[in-house]
Amino acid sequence: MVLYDRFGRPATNLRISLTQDCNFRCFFCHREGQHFNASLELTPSEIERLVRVASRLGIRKVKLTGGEPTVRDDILEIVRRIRPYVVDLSMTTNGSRLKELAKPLAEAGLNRVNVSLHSLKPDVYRRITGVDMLDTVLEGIGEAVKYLSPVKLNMTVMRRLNDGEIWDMVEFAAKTGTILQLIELEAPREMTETRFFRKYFYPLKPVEERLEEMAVETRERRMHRRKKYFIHTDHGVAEVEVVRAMHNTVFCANCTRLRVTSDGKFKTCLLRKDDLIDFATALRNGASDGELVEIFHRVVLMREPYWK
Ligand SMILES: Nc1nc2c(ncn2[C@@H]2O[C@H](COP(=O)(O)OP(=O)(O)OP(=O)(O)O)[C@@H](O)[C@H]2O)c(=O)[nH]1
Ligand SMILES: C[S@@+](CC[C@H](N)C(=O)[O-])C[C@H]1O[C@@H](n2cnc3c(N)ncnc32)[C@H](O)[C@@H]1O
Ligand code: SF4
Ligand code: SF4
Repeated sequence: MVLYDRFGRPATNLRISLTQDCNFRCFFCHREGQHFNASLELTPSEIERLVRVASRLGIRKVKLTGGEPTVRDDILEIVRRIRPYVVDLSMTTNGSRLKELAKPLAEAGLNRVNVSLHSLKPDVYRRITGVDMLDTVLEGIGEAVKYLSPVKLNMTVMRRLNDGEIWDMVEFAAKTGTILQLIELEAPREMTETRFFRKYFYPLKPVEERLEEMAVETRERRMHRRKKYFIHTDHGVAEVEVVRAMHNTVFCANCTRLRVTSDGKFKTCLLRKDDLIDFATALRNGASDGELVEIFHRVVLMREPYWK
C-alpha cells in the first residue's frame, strides 16, 4: 500500500529531523524548514512507533537529519529501533562525529550517509560552517567509506565562497569513492529578494549543462527526477548528482517526501510555513495506530508542489 497526494505523488519517503541542536553554525542553514523553537524532542520509542506505522502506509525510505543528528546521545538506539521497518535508512550529517560513529552506525543498521562538505580549504570551510573542523570531517569521511555505501558529499554551492571549488570536489569524490551532490542554495520565495540570497545564490544550471556535455553516462532518479552524471577524472569516474530545487517545477512534481520535525509534527514541504500537523500530542495521549494512520492520511492530502 502506498498513499498518493492530490497531485498523484506517492509518499514513500520520510525525512525525520531528530533535533534542532547543532555543533556548527552554517550561516545559510535552512534548518529543514523548522524555524521555531521546538519543545520536547521525539524519543527513540516514539520514532520507532512513527516509522512502524508509516511503513504500513508505504514509506520505504527514511532519512535522519536535523540540526545535527549525531549530537543526540541516543542516535544508535534510534537507528537500531527503526532499522527493521525500512528498506533504505540514511542520514545527513555534518560529519563531525563520524570518525567514532561510522562503524557503530553501520552496525546499528544505517545503510548510507550524506556528509556535508562545502569546501576543501580550511579558511573557506570555517567561513561557511563557523567551525574549524575540516580535518575532523575528512577523517570522518575516511571512516564512513569503510562501513557505509554509498557515501555522498553534500556541497552547497555559494557565489564567491566555494563556487570555484566545484571541479576540485569532483576530483575529490572520484579519489575517495564518494558521490558528489552539488546543491543549489535554496530559500522560500519571499526570501529570494533578500540581500543574503542575491549575494550568495549561484545558479547550477550552467554547471549542469557542462556536466551533461562531459558525462560518459547520465542517469535520472525517480525522486525529484534528479540527474546523475558520470564524469571522467584523473582518479577514475566521478558520480555527480545535482540538486536544483529553486523554481524547479519538475523537482516538486516528483517529490515523494514527507517531513517530521524534531518535536513531532508532520511537515509537508521544506519551503512552506503553513503546513505543520502535530502528531506527538496524540502519541503521548495514547492514540491508537488507527488514529495515527488517520493523521498520516490527512497530511498526505495536504501535500502540494511548492513550485508549480
Ligand atoms: N526543496 C527541497 N530541497 C531538497 C529536497 N531534498 C533535498 N533537498 C535539498 O538538498 C539538500 C541535501 O539533501 P540530503 O539531506 O543530502 O538528502 P537527499 O540528497 O535529498 O537524499 P538522498 O539523495 O536520497 O540521500 C537538502 O538539505 C535540501 O537543501 C526536497 O525535497 N525539497
Ligand atoms: C540542514 S542540514 C542537516 C544535516 C546536517 N547538520 C548537515 O549539515 O549535513 C542538511 C543539508 O542541508 C544543506 N542546506 C542547509 N541550508 C541550505 C540552504 N539554504 N540551501 C541549500 N542547502 C542547504 C546542508 O548543507 C546539508 O547538506
Ligand atoms: S551543520 Fe547542518 S544543521 Fe548545522 S548549521 Fe550546518 S547545515 Fe545547519
Ligand atoms: S514540494 Fe518541492 S520544495 Fe517542497 S519539499 Fe517537495 S521538492 Fe521540496
